[in-house]
Amino acid sequence: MQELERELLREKYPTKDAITTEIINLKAILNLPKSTEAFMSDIHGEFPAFDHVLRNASGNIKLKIEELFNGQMTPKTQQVFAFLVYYPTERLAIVKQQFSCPEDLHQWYLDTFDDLLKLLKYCATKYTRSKVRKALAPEFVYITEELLYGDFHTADKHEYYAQITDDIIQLHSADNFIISLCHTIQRLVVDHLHVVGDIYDRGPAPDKIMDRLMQHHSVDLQWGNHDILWLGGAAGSSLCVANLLRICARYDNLSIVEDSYGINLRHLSLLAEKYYDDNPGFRPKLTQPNEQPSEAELRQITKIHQAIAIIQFKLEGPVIDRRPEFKMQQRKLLDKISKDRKTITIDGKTYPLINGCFQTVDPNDPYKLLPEEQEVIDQLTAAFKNSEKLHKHMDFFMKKGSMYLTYNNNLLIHGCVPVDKKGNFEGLTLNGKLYKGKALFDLLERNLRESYIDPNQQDDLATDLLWYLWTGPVSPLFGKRVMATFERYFIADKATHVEEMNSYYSLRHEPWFIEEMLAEFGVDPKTGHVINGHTPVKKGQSPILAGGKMLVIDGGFSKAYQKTTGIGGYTLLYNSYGLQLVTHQPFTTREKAIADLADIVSTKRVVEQELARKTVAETDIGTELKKQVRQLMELLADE
Ligand SMILES: O=P(O)(O)OC[C@H]1O[C@](O)(COP(=O)(O)O)[C@@H](O)[C@@H]1O
Ligand SMILES: [Mn+2]
Repeated sequence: MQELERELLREKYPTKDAITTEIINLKAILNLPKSTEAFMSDIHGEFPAFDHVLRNASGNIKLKIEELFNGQMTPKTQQVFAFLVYYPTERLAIVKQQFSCPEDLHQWYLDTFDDLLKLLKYCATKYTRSKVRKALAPEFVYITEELLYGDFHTADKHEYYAQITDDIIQLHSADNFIISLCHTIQRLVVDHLHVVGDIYDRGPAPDKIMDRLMQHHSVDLQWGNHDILWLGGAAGSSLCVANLLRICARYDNLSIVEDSYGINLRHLSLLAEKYYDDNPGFRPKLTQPNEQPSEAELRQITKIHQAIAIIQFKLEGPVIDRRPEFKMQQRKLLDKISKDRKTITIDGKTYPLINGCFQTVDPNDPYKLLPEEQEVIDQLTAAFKNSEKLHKHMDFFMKKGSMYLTYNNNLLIHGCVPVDKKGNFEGLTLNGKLYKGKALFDLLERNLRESYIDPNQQDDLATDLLWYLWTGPVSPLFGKRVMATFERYFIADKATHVEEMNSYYSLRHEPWFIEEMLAEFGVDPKTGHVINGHTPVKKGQSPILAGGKMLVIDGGFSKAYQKTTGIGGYTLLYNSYGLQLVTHQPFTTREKAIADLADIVSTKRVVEQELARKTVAETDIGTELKKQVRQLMELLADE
């Protein structure tokens, strides 16, 4: 132990008694069961579904209620009780209407306090009292602790507790007390949340997901390719801005930009109005249950969609030219269009163009933006750099996020580790140096952080690498050779739409490959797992690969992908008993879920079961605590 560390410890634990107490305390924590981690990915703006899964703790609250109240509550009563725990405010409003007589309501309150306290006690057994205290609403800490840890068996005490509960009701605090207990239960059941990328795009409310995550007690995030567009936008990349606006238009989500982040789209809309018409290839996709834009709105979005797509394709040219090391020359397509704008010739093959909208493209200088286009994209990029709310969200993303994470012997990455057919790491050569495997991730993360700190630099390598992360052939977050956006808009021949996946996606079925990958990132190859998002697990495919070493958890929170996956999403849970995969059914709306008491959890599959229950001692935090115990022992020896 360093001298400075020793000094600090001595200050914190000045006496022998203080040291001994702390050692006992830490050792006791080491023996507690490992707390529950939950993993989700690819939420894609679907806030209500995400919020529901947080509230029901991926089905875990229901399970605890069953374990505790089977035989005492009917399944129906359990379901009603569970929904009170998930949505206390809404359910209280409904339940209270059922009582016309105040005495009946009073009795309901007493019974509900009792049930909630039993449930809370059950959920709190894994934790120290101090941790439970921190999870309680400050105004109810004292009362809750009295009721939670009190001795109800002696007659004197009985009176005392009865007085407390009566007072809560008489003083009109019953509702708030119930709400506070429910939130504490939600919070304790899942101790830590990992979001393995793609919070943004396709769905309507990524901003609400970010707000919710910012209030979460314990979370980490791995960046997904879609998140990079928004981080890139805040970091001053106009290509990222153009891409994310194109996707927002494509999914009728421009209100996120305008209403949530306060970025004005008037100039873009005027430009679109001036140059573009209706176009079937650019009509937005509608995915939400109550989404019904008017015909005029649909036309306006269709025009904006074309305007920003063309700006995007034009912006790509100069970046590809100034970064030959990205090896993306073949992605320059505007210069392959015929003079009459009717066909395009790619690799010697000529295709007719469909849904063309190249009226602002000068055949002699196809990547040149019109002055109006330049003005619009400059103004938009400035607006992204300056949006206060976007920065609040992106600051949080930077603070809690990373390209990958190793946590309790698992490796979490959104996309892939790029490899060739044989499984050798593929890399990016910059300034004569090859970066591959873990070093590629570290390089990209360093540059991302650099670019984010300095949004005024817009043409530098760090900013260009942000766009590379979105679509580059060796980007670990993208994982495909090309993004065939142009072809999918303008060429009918489906063969041109194919986006060849990196060999990683076939190799990740092989245990030897996963072991090599884990070793590269410093995780024990024999016992570790890779947790992956990004590729929706299609109907009939398994999310559990390589003999359980590789878990793919993109189950389709995104409404746009639920036809492909056939389900509404996955959550992976890792508790003291092992790993379990929870399948969620598609979520409709919050109102419907509350009214129908619809839980959306369908099945739970054990992925791996621990032989002996895992304790805190076997976790990363445990390693840290053991180090503290050793240091305190040293201090004690000095006494
Ligand atoms: O579903 P859409 O809107 O057509 O988008 C498809 C595009 O999204 C991508 O799949 C990338 O997004 P994901 O990370 O969600 O897969 C591209 O490879 C593809 O071109
Ligand atoms: Mn993705």
